[in-house]
Amino acid sequence: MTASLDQLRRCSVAVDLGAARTRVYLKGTGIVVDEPSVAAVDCRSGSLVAVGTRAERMAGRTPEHIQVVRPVSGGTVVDIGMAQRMLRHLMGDKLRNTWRRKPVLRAAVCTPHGSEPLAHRAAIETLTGLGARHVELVDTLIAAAVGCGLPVEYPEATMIVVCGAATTQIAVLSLGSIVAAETIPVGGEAIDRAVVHYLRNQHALMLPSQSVRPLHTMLSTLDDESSSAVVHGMDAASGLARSVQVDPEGVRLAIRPQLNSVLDGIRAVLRRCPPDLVADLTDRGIMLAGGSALLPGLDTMLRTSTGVPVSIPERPDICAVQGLGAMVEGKVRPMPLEAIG
Ligand SMILES: Nc1ncnc2c1ncn2[C@@H]1O[C@H](COP(=O)(O)OP(=O)(O)OP(=O)(O)O)[C@@H](O)[C@H]1O
Repeated sequence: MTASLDQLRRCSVAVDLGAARTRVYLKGTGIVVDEPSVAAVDCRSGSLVAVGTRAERMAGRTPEHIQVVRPVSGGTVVDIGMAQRMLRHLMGDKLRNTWRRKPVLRAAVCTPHGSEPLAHRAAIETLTGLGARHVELVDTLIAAAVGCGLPVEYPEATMIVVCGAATTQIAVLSLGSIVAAETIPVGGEAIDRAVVHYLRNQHALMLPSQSVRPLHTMLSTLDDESSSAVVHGMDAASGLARSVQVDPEGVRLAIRPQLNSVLDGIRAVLRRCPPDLVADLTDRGIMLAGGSALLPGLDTMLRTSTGVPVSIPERPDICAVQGLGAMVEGKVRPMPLEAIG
């Protein structure tokens, strides 16, 4: 499914439409959009009220006639019209200027590994609706591996785990191709939901969704296992504001099933690889990409459970669009596999 490097070099825009965030790379400029994949719509008139960060801040705080929607779900565009309107607003003048300079606009788009042809069609239609004449699809796993600086074109194994919002995609690559891969329907959203459920069940506390990430960060700074953190939320019964002492170990146990699913996915991919490639990974280890790679403790847990080194790049969240950007800029050299006989 991944387009050739020649086709990608002719693209001037690279887009990663994620379940949580939308990122756009313009050739010769760099990343010009990195915003939540969210739009707020006035249901009475059908007009857009806000997109990106502004729309995300409105979630859970809108009057009845304003609806906050997510046109991308699990890395797949589920509402093409809304995705086009959101992208048009997020890109603003940058889209108009690119289109003016390039009458035959070519775009490259990341698609989740193993996604259905219908999902590919939706990504292509979203971009063609914005004026792209050609749309090239690139497997997210390959884009992210390139964006992390992994030497994917060499005849040795590299393992990439892209921990997104809706899914975690895992692959072993060698010679520029995917040798074995797995996509599991567990990402940052499922981990956040597990924390919200834990607080509701254990403490009868309703936690605003935006408070989950600060909670992870706060709990990760507690070095003493017996210490606890104060969390503010709404009492599930009375509806009044309330604060509770949360045991970090309880939260860690609550998200353990989700982290174990990621671990099972890694083991399943390794089982499908030839022994030579698995041996390569003993030194090279696993590269974690995607926003959820920043979840405190995930790298340590994977290192301990697999026994191989685990690395996280400086900006794991933007690896896929950076990799796609490197491809459209022509910075990725193919390994020449020429016939010698
Ligand atoms: N510092 C952090 N700590 C923990 N989780 C984080 C952090 N930063 C981002 N995340 C999580 O990362 C997820 C978003 O990651 P990313 O931007 O890679 O998603 P996406 O590409 O939109 O998703 P998908 O690949 O599933 O379509 C969210 O669930 C968010 O909660």
